[in-house]
Amino acid sequence: MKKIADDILNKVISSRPIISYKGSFGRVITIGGNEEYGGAIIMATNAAVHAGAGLVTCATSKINVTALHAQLPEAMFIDYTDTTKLNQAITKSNVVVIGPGLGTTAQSLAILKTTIAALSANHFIIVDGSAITLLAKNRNLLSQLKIANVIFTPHEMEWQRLSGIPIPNQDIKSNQSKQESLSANVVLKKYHTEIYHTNGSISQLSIGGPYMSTGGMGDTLTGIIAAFLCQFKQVSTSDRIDAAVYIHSAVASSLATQKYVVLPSDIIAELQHYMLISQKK
Ligand SMILES: NC(=O)C1=CN([C@@H]2O[C@H](COP(=O)(O)OP(=O)(O)OC[C@H]3O[C@@H](n4cnc5c(N)ncnc54)[C@H](OP(=O)(O)O)[C@@H]3O)[C@@H](O)[C@H]2O)[C@@H](O)CC1
Ligand SMILES: Nc1ncnc2c1ncn2[C@@H]1O[C@H](COP(=O)(O)OP(=O)(O)O)[C@@H](O)[C@H]1O
Ligand SMILES: [Mg+2]
Repeated sequence: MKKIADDILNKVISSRPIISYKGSFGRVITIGGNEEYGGAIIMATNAAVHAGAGLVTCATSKINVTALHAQLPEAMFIDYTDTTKLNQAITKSNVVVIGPGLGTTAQSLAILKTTIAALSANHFIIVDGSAITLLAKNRNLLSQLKIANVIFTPHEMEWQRLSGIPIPNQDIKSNQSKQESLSANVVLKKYHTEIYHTNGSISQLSIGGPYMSTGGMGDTLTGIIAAFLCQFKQVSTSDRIDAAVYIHSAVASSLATQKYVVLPSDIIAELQHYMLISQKK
């Protein structure tokens, strides 16, 4: 298992080509945020915009649109129950994030099914939060998901649900064997997060800490991973994922020198500066 070192940022974050436009930096769609959990998808969307995705669309409950636009006019909105628009927006995107605040109702499941049916081999899909819980209960959908490049981002309980491995038994060998059967990358979030890549490598964080234990911290990570996947195509998928996971905790640990707890919104606000000072010279 490789410990992710600080030089991953310098390797992955490159200066932007002068001849470029917003489309050069990729299109992300974030899908989630029901009536109770609008904040989760707003944080994921905000993180994707601040981490540099060129165009970001948030597909969420209509109830969240004012809050979304009050915080983030840069994001586009679609009603996630509008199947036609959802399909079209997924088709145009490079990276799909599904799950933050999606919930686990029949409507949530219908949105997950529509999303999976719209995927192609060109897509990355980051499956988080409620979408992991839904897939654990609707395992027939797992094989359809495999058409795309999949990244699961479970916390330990979500991984227990999806993998069937109880938290105390989540050792490297069992985790990797389950990850291989899922044909997906798995970012197993915890103190010293482990990343199981489809190329067979395993990476581990050795930064981050309890100042990150606030609701929304994982939702924010999904947006950063999405932005890194759609921008930094000159490096491997595994390096892009490792760099995104690393910068999330690196920003948090840097802010923790001044703050007792670090909020997801604090990390989002610091990303632009941290990426600037970390980029390849
Ligand atoms: N502002 C918003 O809108 C926010 C919305 N959110 C959205 O809420 C949705 C549900 O996500 P969720 O993670 O909150 O709930 P769930 O999947 O039931 O897991 C919790 C259960 O697992 C257990 N547990 C054990 N180990 C654990 C571990 N390492 N990490 C975490 N939990 C662990 C834990 O144990 P306990 O705390 O009871 O000891 C509890 O029994 C999802 O869509 C998410 O995106 C949140 O992001 C918050 C901000
Ligand atoms: N004590 C801790 N040490 C290191 N990282 C932590 C700690 N507590 C939380 N985190 C990080 O915060 C994030 C929590 O993700 P998750 O539980 O999905 O949050 P949420 O669903 O509320 O957004 C993960 O990236 C996890 O690694
Ligand atoms: Mg989560």
